[in-house]
Amino acid sequence: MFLHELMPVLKVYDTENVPTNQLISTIEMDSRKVEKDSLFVCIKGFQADGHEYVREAEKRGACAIIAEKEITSSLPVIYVPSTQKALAILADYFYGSPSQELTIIGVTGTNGKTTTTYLLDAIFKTNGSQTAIIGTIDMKIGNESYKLTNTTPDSLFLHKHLRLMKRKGVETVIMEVSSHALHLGRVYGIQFDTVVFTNLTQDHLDYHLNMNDYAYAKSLLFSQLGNDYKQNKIAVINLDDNYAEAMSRATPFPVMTYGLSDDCFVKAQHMKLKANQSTFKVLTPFDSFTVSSHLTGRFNVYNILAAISVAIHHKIPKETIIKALGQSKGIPGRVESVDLGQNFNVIVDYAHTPDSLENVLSTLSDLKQNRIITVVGCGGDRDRGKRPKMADVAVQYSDFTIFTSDNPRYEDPKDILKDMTGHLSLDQYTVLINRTEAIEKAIVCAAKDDIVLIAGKGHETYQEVRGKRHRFDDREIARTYIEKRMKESS
Ligand SMILES: CC(=O)N[C@H]1[C@@H](OP(=O)(O)OP(=O)(O)OC[C@H]2O[C@@H](n3ccc(=O)[nH]c3=O)[C@H](O)[C@@H]2O)O[C@H](CO)[C@@H](O)[C@@H]1O[C@H](C)C(=O)N[C@@H](C)C(=O)N[C@H](CCC(=O)O)C(=O)O
Ligand SMILES: Nc1ncnc2c1ncn2[C@@H]1O[C@H](COP(=O)(O)OP(=O)(O)OP(=O)(O)O)[C@@H](O)[C@H]1O
Ligand SMILES: N[C@H](CCC[C@H](N)C(=O)O)C(=O)O
Ligand SMILES: [Mg+2]
Repeated sequence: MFLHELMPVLKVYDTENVPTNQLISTIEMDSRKVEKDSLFVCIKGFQADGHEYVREAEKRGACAIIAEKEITSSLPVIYVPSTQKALAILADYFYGSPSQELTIIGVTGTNGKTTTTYLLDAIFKTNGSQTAIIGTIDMKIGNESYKLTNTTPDSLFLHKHLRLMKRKGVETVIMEVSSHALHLGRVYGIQFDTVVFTNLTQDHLDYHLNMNDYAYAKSLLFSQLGNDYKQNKIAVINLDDNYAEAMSRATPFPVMTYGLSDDCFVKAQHMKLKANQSTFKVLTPFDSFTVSSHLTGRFNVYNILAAISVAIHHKIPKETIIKALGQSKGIPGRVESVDLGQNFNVIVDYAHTPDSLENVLSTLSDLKQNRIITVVGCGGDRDRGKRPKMADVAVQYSDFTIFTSDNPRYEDPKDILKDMTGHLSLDQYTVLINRTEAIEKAIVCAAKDDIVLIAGKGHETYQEVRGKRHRFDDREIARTYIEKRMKESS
């Protein structure tokens, strides 16, 4: 592709210094990846500023620079108002607008995104579609899994990989869309077919100014749905959530609502929620059918309804939906049971917000036959306001709580734990900074039929301390101590 070709795409009309015969090999936003004839886009980030790496890009063979701030360079420099936006526009064009050729479903909300995308993946696969997932756990293209740094990667990565997915025969892409991604324009230019809103409760107030600002970021998925390329676009919205109206108002496209209240288009009735099985009747104005899933709890009924609503819109037969939900196994790190045949229950779950912790703990409370022992911490360099709230929820529902570390990052874990527990009375909990010791203690203390909930890290396989990720997997540690206890008692 010629550099010159990209100018009208960027709406740059002053092209005097842009050579007409310059071919572009790649587009890069990281100077360390620049190769001969790359077009380097300078992004101002939170740690570094791409404008300061122009020299390195030149040395590595870049052919031109896109900048939003005055820079000096021997190469042609094309100035744009926002390099972030320019990157998304360029990446989309460079890779031939792959999102127009794929069915793309975007799921946003504070909690339930990963779960809903996994359910949708199961439904679309059962319907015979080749699928891909992009999200917190990984990126999956068919049966291949790739680790990602972010739940929603940057626009360059996205457009590039959407093209790769198309080449590999993928038809449907189901992706989580985080509020950070929306705010930073990572999904700008992606042509979604269906967008989903799960819910909005407190999280990420280290990044967003307040709940309104956070909600506004989420609403961008709904307002940016508008364009002419695709037919039958729709927003699927949880009507029972306080922010449902804000999301509905943001989109010019039709809205399909779901939830438990009467006004919902897709709703659930006659719920029977057991430890390993949720069964309920799905009602729409035109149909009704019963579904069963291995996912536990009322909050998962919402995730299932979200997935069913999308499937109905995409004209997937109800028999296929029923089959896919019935067959789909649990999701890694989401209410995942660690079961070695011990006489108490150990559950690993990714609840890392007050609302998700409350949802999972109230579900476990309904199911409990004896005590609940909770192990939980809060991430460092993240929303401090959620710390005391998560601690309150933990002690409210648990007979015994052990507060511990969860990715302290650059904070002192003691400070995080102080934020969590400063207001609590001492007999409600204990603190063990070392997460392995906390898990060990919970397992040693567990009596017959107790439930040990290990919350916050779910599928994560690391503990992040001062920029380093040390191997750590709640499920592995739990297994080690359950085995030890079983050996000792046999
Ligand atoms: C706060 C935030 O979102 N940061 C993201 C951002 O990093 P950054 O701004 O620090 O980047 P930077 O290091 O300052 O670099 C700026 C620019 O200089 C360039 N550079 C840098 C160094 C160099 O030698 N040469 C060079 O060209 C970089 O390539 C980049 O283009 O851009 C990076 C690349 O896209 C992201 O990986 C990174 O996510 C970090 C890891 C992160 O932790 N993000 C979290 C907050 C996040 O986004 N989370 C949401 C999920 C939330 C949820 O669902 O709960 C997510 O979608 O992952
Ligand atoms: N619909 C829901 N409402 C409230 N809590 C939920 C819901 N679904 C899942 N949870 C809880 O939130 C945790 C995270 O769920 P999930 O991974 O599906 O959410 P997510 O939105 O992808 O989270 P993240 O923002 O970290 O990517 C689960 O382990 C469970 O405890
Ligand atoms: N996507 C979330 C994950 C939090 C997981 C928890 N284990 C933590 O590290 O806080 C975030 O970055 O805030
Ligand atoms: Mg997720």
